[in-house]
Amino acid sequence: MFARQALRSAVPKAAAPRFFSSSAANNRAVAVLGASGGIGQPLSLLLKQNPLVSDLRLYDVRLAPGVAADISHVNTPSTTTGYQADQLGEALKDVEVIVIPAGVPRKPGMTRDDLFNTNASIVRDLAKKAAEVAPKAHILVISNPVNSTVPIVAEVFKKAGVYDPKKLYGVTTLDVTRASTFLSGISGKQPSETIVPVVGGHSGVTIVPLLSQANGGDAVAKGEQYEKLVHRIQFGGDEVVKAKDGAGSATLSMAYAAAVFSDALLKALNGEKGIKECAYVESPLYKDQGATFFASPITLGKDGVEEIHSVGKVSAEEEKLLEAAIPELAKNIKKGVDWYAASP
Ligand SMILES: NC(=O)c1ccc[n+]([C@@H]2O[C@H](COP(=O)([O-])OP(=O)(O)OC[C@H]3O[C@@H](n4cnc5c(N)ncnc54)[C@H](O)[C@@H]3O)[C@@H](O)[C@H]2O)c1
Ligand SMILES: O=C(O)C[C@H](O)C(=O)O
Repeated sequence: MFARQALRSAVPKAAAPRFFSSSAANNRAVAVLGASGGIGQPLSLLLKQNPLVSDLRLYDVRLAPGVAADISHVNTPSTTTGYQADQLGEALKDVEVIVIPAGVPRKPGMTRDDLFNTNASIVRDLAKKAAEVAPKAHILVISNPVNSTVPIVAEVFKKAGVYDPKKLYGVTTLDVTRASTFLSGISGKQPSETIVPVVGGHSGVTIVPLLSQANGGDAVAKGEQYEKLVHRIQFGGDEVVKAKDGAGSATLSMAYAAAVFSDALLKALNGEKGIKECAYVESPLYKDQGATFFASPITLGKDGVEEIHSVGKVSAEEEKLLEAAIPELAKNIKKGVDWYAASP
C-alpha cells in the first residue's frame, strides 16, 4: 500500500500540450473523416488528448475501427469509436465538428490542383452526408485542393438548404505554422512569439504571408532574403513532398496544425472570447474580384465565424503578392463551383 502510494506520487502529471486548454468542460462530439490516413491518425491521437472533446468518431473507408481501438486505450476521458465503409451516417450523427482530411495526397511533380479530379468527389460525397445527418456541424476542410474543395462543400450545403457560411473553414493553419517556424529561424525570436498572418488561399502564389505585420518580420531584409522566405512559405508543402519522395505530403505537421485550429474552434464554441485564427472562409474582402472565399484572420465565437478581419496595412511587396493571388484564387473557386454544378 505504502509502496503503491509512493509510486503514484512519484509519477509526474502529464502536462497538456501547449495549445490545449485544461480547464473547460469536455462536451463536444468531433468526427474525423479520413481518420486512417497519414494526417487522420496523428490528428485523431491529438484530438483524443484535447480535454474539450468528449466523443471522438473516426471514419474512413478502411481501417478506422482498428485505429479507434488503438487510440481508445489512451487514458483521457473521451470515448473513441471507429466507423468504416457504409457507416458514415452513424459516424456523423449529432456531431458538432467534422474535420475532413480524406483524399489523396500529392507526389513529386504534382500541384494540389492535380488532386482535384480524385478529391472533389470524395469531399462532395462526405459533405452530402454531413448536410443530411449533421447539418449544423462546423466543417473543417483539409483535403486538397483546399481553394476548390471548400467552395464545393458550400455548394453541397446550399443545395441541401442548410448552408451556414459561419461554419465552414478551409484549414490553412499549416501555412501560419510554417511561416512562424521559418521566420523565427531567421529572427531568433521564439516561434510562439512569431505570429505571421497568412492570407489568401492554400496553394503556391495564393499563399500570402504578411511578414510586415509579424513580430520579428523586420529581421528580414527586403530583396533576395525576403523573396526567399516568401517563396519558402508559399512552397513549403513542396519541400515535404520532395523529401517524402513519393510517399505523400505533410502529415504530422498538418495534424498538429489541424489540432491547433480545432482546439481554437472548440474553445470559441465553449464561449471563450478573443479567439483569432487565420482560416479560408466565405469572405466579402475580395468578393468583387471573384475570390468569394479568402483566408484572413477571423474571430471565432459560439456560432463559428464571428468577425472576418481585413488584411490590414500591407507593404508594397505584399500588395503585389495579393495582386498575383486573387485571380488564381478566383479561378480555383470557380473550378470547384462549376464542377459541382455539372456533377451528378
Ligand atoms: N490543408 C492542408 O494544409 C493540407 C496539408 C497536408 C495535406 N493535405 C491534404 O490532405 C489530404 C489527405 O492527406 P494524407 O497525407 O492524410 O493522405 P492519406 O492517403 O495518407 O490519407 C487519406 C485517407 O483518406 C481516406 N479516404 C479516401 N477516400 C475516402 C472517403 N471517401 N471517405 C473517407 N475516407 C477516405 C483513405 O482511406 C486514407 O486513409 C490530401 O488531399 C492532402 O493533399 C492538406
Ligand atoms: O503540399 C501538399 O500537397 C500538402 C499540403 O497542402 C501542404 O501544404 O503541405
